[in-house]
Amino acid sequence: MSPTSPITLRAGDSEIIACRFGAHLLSWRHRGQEQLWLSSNADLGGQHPIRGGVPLCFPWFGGAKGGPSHGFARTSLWELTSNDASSGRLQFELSDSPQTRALWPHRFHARMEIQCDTQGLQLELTIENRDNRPWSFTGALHSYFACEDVTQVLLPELTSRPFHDKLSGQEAHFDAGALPIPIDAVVPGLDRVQLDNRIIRNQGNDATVIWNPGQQGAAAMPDITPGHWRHFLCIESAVARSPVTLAPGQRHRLAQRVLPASHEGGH
Ligand SMILES: O=P(O)(O)OC[C@H]1O[C@@H](O)[C@H](O)[C@@H](O)[C@@H]1O
Repeated sequence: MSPTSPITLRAGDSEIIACRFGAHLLSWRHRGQEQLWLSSNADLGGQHPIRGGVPLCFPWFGGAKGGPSHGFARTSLWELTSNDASSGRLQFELSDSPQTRALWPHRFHARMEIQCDTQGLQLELTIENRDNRPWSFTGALHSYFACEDVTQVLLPELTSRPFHDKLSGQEAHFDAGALPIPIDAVVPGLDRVQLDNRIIRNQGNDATVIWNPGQQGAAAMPDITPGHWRHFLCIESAVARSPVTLAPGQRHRLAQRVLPASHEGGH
């Protein structure tokens, strides 16, 4: 079995496909319709990050001097510890190893739970400090959501909201109307966003990161097929503003729930 061999689970009207490399969710079909975007040019060789689906960023979000972008969780081989069709749940676990300690000198345990049911999708990344002194981390559930044309996407919750614009390095505010593309926005808080007919709820995050590289940015990324940048928007449940510090034995849970709008019940 290769690190990226697909693990498929069906529950109710959902189907998920994941792999042990990165505990990466590659596909989520709800009522027959794909909800995530996976690049047709994604590198599935089990060595490099996979473009699309839901990469996990840990123990840091973004770049780090001398370390891989977005940490090592997305390029580590996780253990599959539960695959339960009756509950629609996959669980993967990862602990520190000589390789991880060479990049980040701390003992940890991470558990990724991916659950689909008739209502939608639940993603939960639980990080535990297994060291004898405190340490800090940042991270994200870096979900790539499929959309028809990102230049036409409207996210009403963003109107007038402040954000940190990573592209300009400035603080800014969103206008009403279509998103500015390219976009690399760290939006404080924001625990609910509606994208088309999906409600995305984030928990345990200090920001929601919204990212699409646009035409020029995507042209520099060999794992994005020309023109395909239009078909996704990353909406990430992230610890991206201030690190979370965990005392020995302490845990933090970073989550994202995605529900078709009809399931949310009145919101
Ligand atoms: O190409 P990567 O390492 O997967 O990162 C993609 C993007 O991920 C986003 O979360 C970051 O905010 C961007 O700055 C980054 O470019």
